[in-house]
Amino acid sequence: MTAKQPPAQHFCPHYPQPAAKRPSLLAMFLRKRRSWLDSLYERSYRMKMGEVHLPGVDVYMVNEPPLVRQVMEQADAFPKHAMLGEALRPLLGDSIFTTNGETWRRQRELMNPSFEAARVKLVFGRMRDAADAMVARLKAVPEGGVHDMEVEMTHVAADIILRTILSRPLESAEALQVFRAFERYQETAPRVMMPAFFGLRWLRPWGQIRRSRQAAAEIRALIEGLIRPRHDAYQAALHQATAAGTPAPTEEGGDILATLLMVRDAKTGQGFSFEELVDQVAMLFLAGHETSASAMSWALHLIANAPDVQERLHAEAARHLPGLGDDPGQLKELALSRNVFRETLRLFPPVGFLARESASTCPMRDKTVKAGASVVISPWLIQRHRELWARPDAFDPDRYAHEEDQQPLSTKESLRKAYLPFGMGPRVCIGAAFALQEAALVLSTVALHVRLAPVPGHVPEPVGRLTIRAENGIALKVHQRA
Ligand code: HEM
Repeated sequence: MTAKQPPAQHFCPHYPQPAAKRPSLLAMFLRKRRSWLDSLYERSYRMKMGEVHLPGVDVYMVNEPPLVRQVMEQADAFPKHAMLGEALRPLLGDSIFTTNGETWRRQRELMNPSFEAARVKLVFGRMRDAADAMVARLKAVPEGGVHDMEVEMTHVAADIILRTILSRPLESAEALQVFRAFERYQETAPRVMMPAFFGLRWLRPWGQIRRSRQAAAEIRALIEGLIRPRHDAYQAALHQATAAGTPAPTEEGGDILATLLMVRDAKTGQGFSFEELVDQVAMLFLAGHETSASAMSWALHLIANAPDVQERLHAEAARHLPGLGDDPGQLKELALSRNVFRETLRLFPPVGFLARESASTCPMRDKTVKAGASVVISPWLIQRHRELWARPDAFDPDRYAHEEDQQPLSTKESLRKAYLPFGMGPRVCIGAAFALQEAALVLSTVALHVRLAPVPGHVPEPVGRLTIRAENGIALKVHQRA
């Protein structure tokens, strides 16, 4: 008989310790202004549903799996919250991320072809170019030097999104300008959203709103400049083809913009207008790089603190990455890398809460949720819920390899009921396949070339802003591998 193995010790990353008791409304509001993670308390991680009644609005936090599904599946009954549109409209116009109803349905149909599996595979070569550029930057770090990997991951994610949408590397002058203006925008956007969410419109931070609008206008002008020549050239070619009775021409860019330029509504035959294209490209840049950058940064923090996982990741990358051509098919061999990313998205879901409004009065558990109430679904809380996950705060990528033997639920059950880093239902993330392909490539590439180690005394502090980021960055020591 073999001796019983002691339970493996897993790294538990730091996060704001929840208060023992629910804070007062004022304390909650003030803490939320810094980071909504600070306003959580012990019971938030155990309850099925919570409520806060503010002078301007009722807020319900929904954690119970069947209710979560109900809210997420019924996009018309629980549309996206108005505060999202309010804060993001100056930048994203009426893009797919914030619209509701028929407008959203039409946009989703027109966007879907750009993110079909085959299309995502086609842009793999561009992702690899960005990953190669990242390796060159990492190789330039002196042996054992400290490098902010959050900055590095933001750089590579922005580079990937610009190369795949617009065929521009981040180093090009216009792309760099877009990136810098986005940085300024991101600082202000959460502060603009919060008073609207709490129904406290009189508390609007006008200075921040002005700065946010200035940055948004600058980004849109830059994006317009990048899109205009290709849009006009394609429209002219289309016009000629229509006059000659020949099929619609192919836009040769080979990027996501090319698909967005060519796509037509099956019913009306209309494509995106120029204004709509600018909205969608601005949105894709924001939704597509900020989220991936957040998740890949946390993944590196986690593996740096779990050296055994990091070594196995290196071995896996050494086996499968060299010789990877333009076909991402081989990425399916990277099982550990996939599980590391899955576990990172559980512990640090970039979109930590999803805000909806109730379109009509409806019952939920023993409560009556009135029309106009805010309904919040938090992947952060649900994926660390004490009754839905075994060892909820531990980093254990291997839990997905033995899915059955966990308590209180098997991992399979937890995944089915309580895992939604990409959302759920009709508004599920359109870029999930893109993000998974990108993360497998980037994380394995990092693990192949360097070994990361924590910097003594530096503990990244998670803060909930547009995504979940580290307030003090993710500084890690970089050791070159031969
Ligand atoms: C790890 C990376 C990512 C995560 C965790 C993530 C997460 C999410 C989540 C949670 C939603 C749903 C929001 C809601 O229901 O309120 C969403 C929607 C969306 N995401 Fe992502 N995302 C990621 C990467 C991407 C990428 C790479 C793109 C595009 C290139 C993208 C484009 C979008 C779009 C367009 C929507 C709106 C879909 C709709 O409303 O129909 N995302 N994402």
